[in-house]
Formats: sequence, structure tokens, C-alpha cells
Amino acid sequence: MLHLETLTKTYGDRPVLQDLTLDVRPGEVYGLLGPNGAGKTTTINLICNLLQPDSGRITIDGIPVSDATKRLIGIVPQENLLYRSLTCAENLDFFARIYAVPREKRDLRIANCLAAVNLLDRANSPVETLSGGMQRRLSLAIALVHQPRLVILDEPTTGLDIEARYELWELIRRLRDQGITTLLTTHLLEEAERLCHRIGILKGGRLLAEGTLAELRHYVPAQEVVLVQTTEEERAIARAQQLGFPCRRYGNDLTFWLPAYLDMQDIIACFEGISLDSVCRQPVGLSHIYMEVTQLGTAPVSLAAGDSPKDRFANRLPVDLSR
Ligand SMILES: Nc1ncnc2c1ncn2[C@@H]1O[C@H](COP(=O)(O)OP(=O)(O)OP(=O)(O)O)[C@@H](O)[C@H]1O
Repeated sequence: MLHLETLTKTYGDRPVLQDLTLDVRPGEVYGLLGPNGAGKTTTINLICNLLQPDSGRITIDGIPVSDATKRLIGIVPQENLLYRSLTCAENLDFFARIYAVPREKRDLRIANCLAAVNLLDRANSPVETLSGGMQRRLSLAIALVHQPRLVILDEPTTGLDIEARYELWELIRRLRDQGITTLLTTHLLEEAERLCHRIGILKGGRLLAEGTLAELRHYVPAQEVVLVQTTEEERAIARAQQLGFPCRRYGNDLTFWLPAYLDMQDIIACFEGISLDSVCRQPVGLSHIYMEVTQLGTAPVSLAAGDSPKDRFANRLPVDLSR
């Protein structure tokens, strides 16, 4: 639906996007995840034809981007672009006119969009009287008013408190359930994990990894991650190495990748003789995958058939994995 092909963009002599190729499929929510400065907003500006790439090509529904494709897109920018003294309905009416929504459809469309973001009861409230979360929801309503083919959400919940964030996530989930094709940029791992069908990890203008969460899990070939607090870290690391548990530090946290699900008593048995202050089990999540892909620069790990972590480590564990 949206196709980016070998996009390159430089500012001066600084490369910002390097050979960026990705597809957003019809009906999916694609999350473009990356740290500050990764090139997310630049990518959006190229898709919206606000910038020109140095090389490469972008199409929406097979049509090369141009001013004509702008109306296929509804965007929620990082900063709300709202008329603060106008009411919610007036703001929507203004943008509906810009997008040439026919006069006879406008009132119903505005009411539907306000209802979709739970703001119908604030239709006649000036924007300046709305909370930050409500203003964000109004921005989403504006993005939808001309029924675009593609919705772009640029860091939609940055700066919102947790309650407003949950509310917006629920609305985005509703869009997803309606099959609205969405490109979402974020640096919030939880946001991408909750909302996106597929995730692309962008850093330094390069797409380092891409896939569903299940596909991306191959970067961390573990069943679980255990976070261990101990005053005997070196001994714990040496023991983990004997057992074949890969070791990673996330900040100061010392963790080990477990090749199989183990009972807590079995995990503790693995470190017998070493004084442990605490052991905390974590499911493999996007944060572990993200660290693996962006910080450690490891090559993609592919597991050959019959070479599961469980098979590889079974003989070294002091516990029976067949249970
Ligand atoms: N107009 C510009 N001129 C020069 N450099 C720019 C310009 N716009 C962006 N950059 C640089 O390009 C890089 C990518 O910026 P971009 O805004 O696309 O990243 P981002 O992933 O959206 O980051 P953020 O999460 O902070 O919004 C950054 O290093 C930024 O400083």
C-alpha cells in the first residue's frame, strides 16, 4: 500500500536516511521504531511530499508521491496543529473544507469523527479549554475527517500522561480493528508492542530489523530472561557460561537468557553455592530485542530446524527439561 524503495536523504553532508526500503501492507499498523534522530520524521516528511529524497522512490497505492497524493494521507503530527480559539467542531469543519469534503456530508462526518475519538460532548468547546490528551484526540479526528487511505501517527503519545496515553492507545486499537492502514512512529517500545502488526527498527537512517514481534523474537533466542542481583556477579556469569546461558547487561542489570522455561527453584539450583539477592523472570520482550538489534550490533540469529535453544543447552543444565 505504502512502498518506500531505497530512499536516501542527506542534510548537507550528513546522511539521515540510507537505503531505506519498507512496505506498509493494506490494513496493517506498521510501527517505525527508533531513537531520537533516527530519521522517523524525515521519512514522514518524504511520504507527505514535504521533502524530496536524494534518491529512491515512494508510492502510495502504486501512485508516486506528489501533491496529488497528499489527500490520500491523514497525519497526526508530533505537535498539534489546532486553532486554539476555535471549537472542536469548527477545527474539524476547517480541515474538512480544505480536503473538499462535500458540504452535504460535512456535518455527519464531523460528528462521526468526534464520536470516534470520544469528543462528541466537547464539539462546541474551544480547543484552549481541552486537556493535552483531548487535543491529541482532536488531532486524530482531524486526520480522519477526509477518510484517508493511510493514517500517519508521528509519536502520537509523546508528552501525554499515562491515562491519556491509554485512552489514545485504545482509539488506535479501534482504528486497527477497522483495518485502517497506519504508519506509526514511536520511540516507546510498549506502544509499538501493544499496537503494531509489524515493527521496523530504524537507527542512524538504516532499517536494522523488521518483522512481527514473533519474527523479531529470533534476535533473542531465549524462552525467558532472568534478571539476577548478586554480590558475586563474576561467579554468576562464570556459572551461566558453563550452563550455556548467554549473558547480557541492560544498563546495570545483569541478565541471562534461559533456553527453556524453568521453575524458580530450578533457576536457583543453576546458581547453587552463589549468594543471590533476587532473581526476577521476564518474558522476552521488545526491549530485549531492541537492545540486541541497536546496541549490540549482532547479526540476525536464525535457528536451524532441530537447533532450538532447548536442544542446544539441554545436556548442560542441572535440571531435566523434558518435564
Ligand atoms: N532540516 C534539517 N536540517 C539539518 N538536519 C536535520 C534537519 N531535520 C532533521 N535533521 C537531522 O536529521 C536527523 C534525523 O532527524 P529526524 O527528525 O528525522 O529524526 P527522528 O527519528 O524523527 O527523531 P525524533 O524522535 O527526535 O523526532 C537528526 O540528526 C536531525 O538532527
